[in-house]
Amino acid sequence: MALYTPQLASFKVPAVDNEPMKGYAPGSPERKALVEALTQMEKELPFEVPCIVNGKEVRTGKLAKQPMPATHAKHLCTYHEADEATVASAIEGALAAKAEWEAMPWNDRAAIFLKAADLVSGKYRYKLMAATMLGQGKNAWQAEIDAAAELSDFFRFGVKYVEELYSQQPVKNAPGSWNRVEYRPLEGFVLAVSPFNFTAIGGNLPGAPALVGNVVLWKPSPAATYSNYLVYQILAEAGLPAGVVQFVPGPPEEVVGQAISHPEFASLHFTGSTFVFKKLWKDIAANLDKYKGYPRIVGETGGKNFHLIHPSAEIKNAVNQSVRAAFEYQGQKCSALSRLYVASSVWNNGFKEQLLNEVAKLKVGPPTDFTNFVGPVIGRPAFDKITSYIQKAKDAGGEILVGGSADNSVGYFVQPTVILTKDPKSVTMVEEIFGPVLTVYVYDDADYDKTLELIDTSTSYALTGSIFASDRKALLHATNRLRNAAGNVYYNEKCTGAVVGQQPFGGARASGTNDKAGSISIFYRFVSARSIKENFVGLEDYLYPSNLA
Ligand SMILES: NC(=O)c1ccc[n+]([C@@H]2O[C@H](COP(=O)([O-])OP(=O)(O)OC[C@H]3O[C@@H](n4cnc5c(N)ncnc54)[C@H](O)[C@@H]3O)[C@@H](O)[C@H]2O)c1
Ligand SMILES: N[C@@H](CCC=O)C(=O)O
Repeated sequence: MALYTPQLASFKVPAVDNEPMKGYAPGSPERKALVEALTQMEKELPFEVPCIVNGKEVRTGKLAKQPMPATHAKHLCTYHEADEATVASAIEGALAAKAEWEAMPWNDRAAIFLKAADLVSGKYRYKLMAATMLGQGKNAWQAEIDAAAELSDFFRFGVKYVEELYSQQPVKNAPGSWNRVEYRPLEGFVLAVSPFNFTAIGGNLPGAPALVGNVVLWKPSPAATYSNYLVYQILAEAGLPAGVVQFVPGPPEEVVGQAISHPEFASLHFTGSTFVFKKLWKDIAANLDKYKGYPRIVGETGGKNFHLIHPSAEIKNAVNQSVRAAFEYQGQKCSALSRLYVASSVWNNGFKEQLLNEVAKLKVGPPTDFTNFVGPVIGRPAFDKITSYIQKAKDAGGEILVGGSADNSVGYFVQPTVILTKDPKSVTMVEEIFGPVLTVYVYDDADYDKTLELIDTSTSYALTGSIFASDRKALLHATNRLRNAAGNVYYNEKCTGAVVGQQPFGGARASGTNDKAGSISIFYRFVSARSIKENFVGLEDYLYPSNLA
């Protein structure tokens, strides 16, 4: 018989805080360290990335490349794509690792993730950032907020939230009894399918379910393979047992299709486009009879995020926030601003001029030149898609106020573009572009209510939005009218940049299941609670008083 694990104290996890962000100003030690990491990585690339199954490297020989979006001349890594046999053994290995992982005391699971957070923000900070800059095209600041800060925040706050979750216990006990709830991991395995645009999301999609005791098959995005591989290595160095997370890059449809056809498939943890998520949901539904239970489907998807500028808005702030929201990371954040509704009095009294001046000044180029604000878009399909949307906007009568050009001779660069439209339902006001393209619709000051209606009903998405107003009544009115138009709403602040522990993140409608990454809510999706009632006093008689004569 197995020994019990001694539980000799009720431990408290250390207090957590957001990772302080470094500035990377010229001459700063962090800039020096990051430049060194970039130089080293550029010297050593291309890397070879295997699949990792049961803690062991698997080289299938089926090779694919992760390009570098700023330069066609090089690629960051060559990776081994998981084939059918590799995926099958990854699932089998994960299921074999499950019993021991779920039996590991919570404090030890927590310690692994706290250590991983420290490795991310310490020992591997600059390496992870360099991989994110070279592979995903982020500039230093964008890499800092993603690969250093958000990823370590996900791990640290995750531990705090799971401690809180586990402490949620029934509030009543009848005399002579004790009620408890235990938060079991799901039966089977979780499939994590992550996007290219955040290294942190890559880490959080397998990390969150694993923290509550699940085993996970992780299929990273082909365009983020190397940074995600480093995240896997960090988790392993922190002590994550072999098999708990299986790293299986590979052809998306095959790897994912095989995983969701498996009878032990228990959950999909997805972040990516709405189109792919809907397809996977339908595929899972079609497989329903194969599964042991009802799979938990968690997906955060696309957005068509808005800024609403009321006549009472403070112009300089609204312009600067809009520039950051639309063009940081080339507009490749699910939360990026892409439709801007401006009151005509504001537009004509300085907003237009300031916006166009600022956008025209944005410096575009490779992230290794720290003075560039805007870098490359992720790859050829993105480049083609974004430029085709600019063309569609022109064809529909949109006026290009600034930008509009693109150059893919060296890397995939699209100039920050502002389009003015007279049609609030034109294609670039409605569909997700995922690039540095902002469409502006100028409304009559008197049409504030009509504009709220437009914002709410023009698109199928509901991820983020911001209201700029100093008139409190206008702010409140918009908040109420737009209650379902965004899962994250901001006042006088840009619609991007949600921080773990501060703004739980996610949207509804076509933007996802709104399970709020970076909050306690997400962890409920990966546990299946069991209620336990223990009786301390015996029953003397089975009859109830009402049965007595
Ligand atoms: N709401 C959020 O929190 C959030 C965060 C980040 C990104 N996003 C969204 O993600 C999208 C950008 O990321 P992306 O380009 O990596 O998204 P994507 O949908 O192309 O890919 C996401 C993941 O799905 C996989 N995939 C693609 N096609 C597949 C298929 N047919 N079958 C199975 N798997 C498949 C990809 O390989 C990748 O791992 C945007 O729509 C953006 O809004 C949303
Ligand atoms: N945390 C990010 C969202 C990630 C989406 O790509 C933000 O709010 O900017």
